[in-house]
Amino acid sequence: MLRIRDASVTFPASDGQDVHALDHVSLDIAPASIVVAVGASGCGKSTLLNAIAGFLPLSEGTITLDGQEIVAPGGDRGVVFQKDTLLPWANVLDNVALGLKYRGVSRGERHERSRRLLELVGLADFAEKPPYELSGGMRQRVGIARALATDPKILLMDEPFGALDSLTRETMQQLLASVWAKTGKQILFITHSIEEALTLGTTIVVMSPRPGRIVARFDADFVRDFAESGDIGPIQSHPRFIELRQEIRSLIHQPEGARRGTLQ
Ligand SMILES: Nc1ncnc2c1ncn2[C@@H]1O[C@H](COP(=O)(O)OP(=O)(O)OP(=O)(O)O)[C@@H](O)[C@H]1O
Repeated sequence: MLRIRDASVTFPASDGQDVHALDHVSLDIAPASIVVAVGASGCGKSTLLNAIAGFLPLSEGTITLDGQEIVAPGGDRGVVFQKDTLLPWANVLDNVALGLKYRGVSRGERHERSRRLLELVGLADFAEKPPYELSGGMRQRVGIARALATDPKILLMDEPFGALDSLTRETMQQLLASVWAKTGKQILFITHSIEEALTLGTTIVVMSPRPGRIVARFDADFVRDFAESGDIGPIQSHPRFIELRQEIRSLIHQPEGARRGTLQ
């Protein structure tokens, strides 16, 4: 279980007006859940993810993973960013195996594990290819396999499909739903897209900026059907999906004053 308690992050600004990127955020991410944070630009989504990853210290509050306080990056958290961070000179297999190499896992074992993960993300035939021969969607698949290689407790995904065209994005959403169903990983997923949030989240948290806060939470279950059927059409036309989409949209577009006190 990942527990975030009263987490605040303040960045000092050159004009003396500190930026409250996160303001007393509390959130639990339970095993096998997908928590999706959605909100307008600047509401602190990446700050939250970076703090969980251990890239950024909190100004106040705590984050613990299975009782251990997070103070630095670690192999118990796998991270995927919008822009892939693959090494151009290493082939796909070695890119996936990178984290295992740093942890001293033998060559034979890291290659075996990495091949299994490439199979999971549908890239078994591309193990020996250099990254520049892959499409954007394929590169993100490699990124997901790499993030899973150390068998992390939680996967942290910062707009991983944000730069992909809409068809590839849908395929990647399908892939993630099926990886989640097969591995049962807990996932924190960040997006600007309300549709993506509802399609993938078991919990959706809506964030607002200045200061960065969670203003509403919703439980959803569409991802289970999606993982099973792979068909996004019936899910996105479900009356409950449409209703929640409208509710979240109006929360995100509400003026700041009117938003106060909407937490559910
Ligand atoms: N290193 C930093 N120094 C100063 N201010 C920062 C820093 N990082 C983020 N901020 C500010 O903190 C606020 C939250 O930023 P953050 O990147 O977490 O938002 P976000 O919701 O992820 O935005 P986006 O959706 O555009 O990626 C913004 O006002 C941003 O300008």
